[in-house]
Amino acid sequence: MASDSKKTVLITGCSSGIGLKIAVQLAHDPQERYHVIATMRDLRKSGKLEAESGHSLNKTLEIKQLDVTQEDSVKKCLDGLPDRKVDILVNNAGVGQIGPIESLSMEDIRKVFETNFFGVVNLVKEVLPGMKKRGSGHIVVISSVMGLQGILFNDIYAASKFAIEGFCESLAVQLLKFNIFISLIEPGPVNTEFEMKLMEEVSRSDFPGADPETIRYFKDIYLPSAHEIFVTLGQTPDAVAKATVKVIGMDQPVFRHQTNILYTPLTALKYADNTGNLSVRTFYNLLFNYGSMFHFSLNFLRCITCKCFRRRVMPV
Ligand SMILES: NC(=O)C1=CN([C@@H]2O[C@H](COP(=O)(O)OP(=O)(O)OC[C@H]3O[C@@H](n4cnc5c(N)ncnc54)[C@H](OP(=O)(O)O)[C@@H]3O)[C@@H](O)[C@H]2O)C=CC1
Ligand SMILES: CC1=C(/C=C/C(C)=C/C=C/C(C)=C/C=O)C(C)(C)CCC1
Repeated sequence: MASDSKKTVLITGCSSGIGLKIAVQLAHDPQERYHVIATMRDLRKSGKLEAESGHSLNKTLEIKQLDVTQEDSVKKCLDGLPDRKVDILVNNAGVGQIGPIESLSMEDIRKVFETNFFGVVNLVKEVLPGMKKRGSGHIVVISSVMGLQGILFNDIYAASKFAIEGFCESLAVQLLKFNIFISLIEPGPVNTEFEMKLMEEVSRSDFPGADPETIRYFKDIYLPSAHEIFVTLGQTPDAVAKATVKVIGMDQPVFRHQTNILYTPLTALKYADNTGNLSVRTFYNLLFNYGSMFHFSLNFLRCITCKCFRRRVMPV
């Protein structure tokens, strides 16, 4: 049970990946600062979290049902908490989507927004009244580098993350008046079930409505390059969870945090040229013109941002 000295943290999407790791790390906090409500939409998938939470299960971590797209499910979960009290909300639940938009149904496109955007809005609306009354709170959103920089064939997913960034950026200013903080965590590629789920969907589709040239760009050029990005730059969910837990522990939490310094030069391009041409053309060239340079570019990125290089240019 939650004791008064502990902060109650509600996390969405804890059946796998980043959400599961955040739940476990917070529940195992050496200073025992947190009581974790780890939620998932399908409780039949709780086995992995139960196994990883070990001795903290039903002590500093409880598992509850919550589907972010279902208002009833969100309300029921919150109504089950003492005084509906949530000190820290971690919006982690999310779905990806890739492919030529001509071949995606409007129903599937809307589903991405239902989870990644309206799901967060749903939770935030429910916890805000309590946070405002208590004059404290922290809302964390697992956004993405794609909330800052679009990537071809991720049009809808990137739009859903841009939408949540705009929502949070607007709300954060008002909420400071109530001593409530918002933090956007912006990972690059992370090696979770996320990529595998996308590849499964791709393998089931024959891309109805898309022309052969677009399908070729997607299958023969985008997919292998994107996979390579996951292999070379991908982080572990544990690393992203660790960065998130650090932000949760801050007295004055930062508004934005990119977890992958190897990816940061790519998100910086649009701020270096406000016509937007630098970022659009760089991504175009990386993918379509400098195919053979692509591996070199990845290694170059690693080189300019890795610790050994930093030590050489900024000796301590
Ligand atoms: N992996 C990556 O490369 C990156 C991921 N992210 C973001 O990180 C977050 C976590 O993804 P990640 O751990 O990688 O992927 P996973 O697929 O491993 O985890 C996604 C989680 O979200 C849950 N979920 C999906 N829909 C709902 C819903 N309607 N209600 C409640 N839970 C739901 C899934 O549950 P279920 O098992 O039932 O499907 C699962 O627990 C997402 O928001 C994603 O956009 C950001 C940057 C990069
Ligand atoms: C960087 C880069 C690429 C791919 C990036 C990818 C695939 C990023 C994935 C990010 C994820 C999965 C975020 C999740 O929220 C391309 C277009 C292959 C080529 C140009 C450089």
